[in-house]
Amino acid sequence: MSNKIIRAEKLSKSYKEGKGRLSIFDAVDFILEEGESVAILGSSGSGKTTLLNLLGGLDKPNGGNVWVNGHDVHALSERKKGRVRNEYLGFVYQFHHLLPEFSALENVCMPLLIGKMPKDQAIQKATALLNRVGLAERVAHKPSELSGGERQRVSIARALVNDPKCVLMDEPTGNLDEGTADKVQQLIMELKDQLKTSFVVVTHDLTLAKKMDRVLHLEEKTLKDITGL
Ligand SMILES: Nc1ncnc2c1ncn2[C@@H]1O[C@H](COP(=O)(O)OP(=O)(O)OP(=O)(O)O)[C@@H](O)[C@H]1O
Repeated sequence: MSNKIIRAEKLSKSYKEGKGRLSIFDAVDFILEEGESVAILGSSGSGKTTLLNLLGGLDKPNGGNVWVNGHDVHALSERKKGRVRNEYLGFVYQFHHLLPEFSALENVCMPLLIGKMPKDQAIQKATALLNRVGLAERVAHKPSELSGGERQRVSIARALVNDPKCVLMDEPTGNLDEGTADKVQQLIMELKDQLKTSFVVVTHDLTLAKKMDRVLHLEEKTLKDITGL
């Protein structure tokens, strides 16, 4: 039987604008199966980041529901929602969001320590993952001592360290030069092929999008499947 990692039904989101409301999207449905990868494309301002934040439980919809591995996330208390996020999801952002005062290793260890893993085990696991993303020589570097591509590799390692069911990526290559973006893209594809993790990738990068199992386009307030176009 198929296992739906994320299921969203009739999602709508609007923001207050003057006396009225600005509707971003309306009645959006979305399903992500275990192991599946999906790209979300759309013009600037179409609502891609907003949608990703709703799917990841980081922002609340005005209508509709999101289930993450069967948990109705927006019905949960903030504490339980945090637990569901930490257990099932990993996040990668355009601007890495690494903690500046901590080393690469400490940044990757953080989700494990929050999940109460003993420190020596956390270090072992985070080190193995940093090796896997090609950063064995950089574990002690702080984010400011890493290149843009290296910082994004650390973010990817941090997102994967809890063995999430799904990684949500918002423009993972958006802030990188072409050559570095290609290398990070290659890493994402390797991980996609090797792991059972699902991926949702918001991107403007058509090459990256086309490598995903499905390509969705956010337009006119709805999601259209444009896989293969
Ligand atoms: N907190 C907010 N309050 C009001 N409007 C907002 C807020 N956050 C986003 N918006 C508006 O919602 C729309 C969608 O924003 P969003 O960041 O989701 O777009 P996007 O498709 O990810 O854009 P880009 O590709 O440029 O990153 C934009 O018009 C934006 O101005």
